[in-house]
Amino acid sequence: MGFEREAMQRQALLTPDAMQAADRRTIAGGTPVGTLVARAARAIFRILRAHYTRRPVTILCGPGQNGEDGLMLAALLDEAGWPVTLNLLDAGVMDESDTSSGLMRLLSPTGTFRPEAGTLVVDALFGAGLNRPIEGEARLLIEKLEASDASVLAVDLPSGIDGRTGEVLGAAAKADITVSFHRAKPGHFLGEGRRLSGRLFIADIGIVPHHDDTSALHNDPALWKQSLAVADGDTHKYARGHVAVVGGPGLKGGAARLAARAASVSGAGAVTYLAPLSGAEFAASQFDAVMVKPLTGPEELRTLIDGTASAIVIGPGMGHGRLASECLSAALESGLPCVLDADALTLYEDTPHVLFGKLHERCILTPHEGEFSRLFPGLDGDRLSRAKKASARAGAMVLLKGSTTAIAGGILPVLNTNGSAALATAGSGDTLAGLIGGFMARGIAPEVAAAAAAWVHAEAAQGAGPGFNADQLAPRIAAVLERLASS
Ligand SMILES: NC(=O)C1=CN([C@@H]2O[C@H](COP(=O)(O)OP(=O)(O)OC[C@H]3O[C@@H](n4cnc5c(N)ncnc54)[C@H](O)[C@@H]3O)[C@@H](O)[C@H]2O)[C@@H](O)CC1
Ligand SMILES: Nc1ncnc2c1ncn2[C@@H]1O[C@H](COP(=O)(O)OP(=O)(O)O)[C@@H](O)[C@H]1O
Ligand SMILES: [K+]
Repeated sequence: MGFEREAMQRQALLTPDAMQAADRRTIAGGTPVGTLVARAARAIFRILRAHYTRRPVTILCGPGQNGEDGLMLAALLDEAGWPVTLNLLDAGVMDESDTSSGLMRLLSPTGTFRPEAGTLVVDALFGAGLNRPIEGEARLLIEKLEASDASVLAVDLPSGIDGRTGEVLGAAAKADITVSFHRAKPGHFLGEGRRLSGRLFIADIGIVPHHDDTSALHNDPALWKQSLAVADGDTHKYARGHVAVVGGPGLKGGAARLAARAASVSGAGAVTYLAPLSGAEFAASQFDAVMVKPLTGPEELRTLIDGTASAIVIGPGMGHGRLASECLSAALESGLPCVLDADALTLYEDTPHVLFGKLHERCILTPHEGEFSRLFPGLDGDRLSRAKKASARAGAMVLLKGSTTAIAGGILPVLNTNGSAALATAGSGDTLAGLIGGFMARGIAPEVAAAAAAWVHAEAAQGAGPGFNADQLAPRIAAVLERLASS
C-alpha cells in the first residue's frame, strides 16, 4: 500500500510556479482574480484578528499581487477601525478603485517607515513572484523591519524567501506568522524559510487542485496511518515481520542496540540483534524481547536471511572492518529491505559508486548532513533537491536528516517537519534507522515506512524536557503508535 490518495492532494507542496499555474487554472475556470485576492485578504484579516489585539498596523505593499493582498487587507482593517498605515514600494499599484475607496489617506510618504515595538507590520512586498534578489528601496524596508521589535505577519512568504528552496534572495525579515494560500510551499520548510516563516497558516481560497502541481508532500499521518494498522487474527511472530539488526563490537554496541529497541516497538513480531561475541554477550544482558546471535562471519546473517528475516538494519556502531563489509554485502545481496545508516554509509565514502552498484529499490540510506556530504560530494542546493539528486545517483531511497528531513526516491519526495531540537541528541538517528527497518519488516512499502518513521520518531520527542536522551525514545515511540492506532 502506498500513500493515501486523498491525503496526497491535501499534503501537496506547491512551488511558486505550480501555484501560479493553479491560480491561472482557477481563474480560467471562472473565478475572477479579484475574488481570489478578496478571499486571500479576508483569510489574512481573520487570522490577524485571532492573534493580535487592536494596534497600529503598517502594511508594506509590493508591486504585484502580494501587494494587492496587502491593499485589500488595509481596506478591511480600516473598515474595522484599526489604525492602518500603508507603505507602497511602487505607488503605481494603487488603481482608481483604491484611491476612490479612500486608501490614499492611509499612505505614508516614502522613507518614513519606522517599525516600532507594539506595532504590527504586514509584509506584503513579494510572494510567489519574487524572481531576483531584493535590492534598493525594498531591501531598506526589509532591513529596517528585521532590525525592529515590531511583530511581523508575512503574506504568502516572508518577502525575500524563495518559495521553491527557502533560500534568502538578498534579504528577508523573520515573520511571527505567515499566511499562505491553498497549499504550503517547499520554501516554508527548507533553508532559512523554515525559521523565517514563523507559524504557518494555510488558507483555503478556492484554488482548484490538480495532482500535476505537486512537487513534494508535507508529511502527515493522514498519508500513511492506514498502513500502520496491525491486522488482527491468526498470525505468528515471524509473520508480523522479523528485523535483523547488525551491531558492532562491544564498546560500540549502543548505537545498534538503540536501533534494535526501536525495531522492537515498531509492531514487527521479532528482532534479532547480531554482533561479534563481545557485543553480543553484552547485548544479551541488556535485552529481553530482542533475540541475540553472535556473529563470527557473514554466515550467521545469511542464515537469518535464508530463514525468517524480512528486513535488515545495518550500520550503527558496526565499525569499518572486514566483518562489517562482508555483512553489508550479504545484506544487500539478500534483496531484503535494508536500512543503511552510519558506518554502512561511511564504509564506502571513498568509492561510493561501488556501494551504489549494490543497492536496490528497497534500500533506504539515512545520512545526516556529514555522512551525506561524504557519500554524495558535489551536490548543492536545498535539502530537498539534494536528497532527490542523491537518490537518483544511488538508485535507492535517501532520507536526509535535519530539522526538516527530506525523503526522496518514492513516488514523490516528502518533507518531514514535526521534529524539534530535542532530537539533536546522540543515538536519535540510530533509533530512526531501527524504526524504519521495523516498519519495512512488517511489509510496509519503503517510502511509506520512511515517512511514517520520520514522523513518529519526531513526534516521540514532542514535549521532551532538557533531560531527554535517545534511551527514552523507544517507549515514547510505542506511545505514539498507540495513540495513532486509537485515533
Ligand atoms: N496564486 C494565487 O492563487 C493567489 C496569489 N495571491 C498573491 O499573489 C502573489 C503572487 O503575485 P505575483 O505573481 O504578482 O507576484 P509578487 O506580488 O510576489 O511579485 C511580483 C512583482 O514583483 C516584482 N519583483 C519580483 N522580484 C523582485 C525583486 N527582487 N525586487 C523588485 N521587484 C521584484 C516582479 O517584477 C512583479 O512586478 C502571491 O504571493 C499571493 O500573495 C493571492 O492574491 C491569492 C491568490
Ligand atoms: N534541530 C533539529 N530539529 C529537528 N530534528 C532534528 C534536529 N536535529 C537533529 N534532528 C533529528 O535527529 C536525528 C539525528 O540523527 P543523527 O545525526 O544520525 O544522530 P545519531 O548519529 O547520534 O544517531 C535525525 O532524525 C534528525 O532529523
Ligand atoms: K510577503
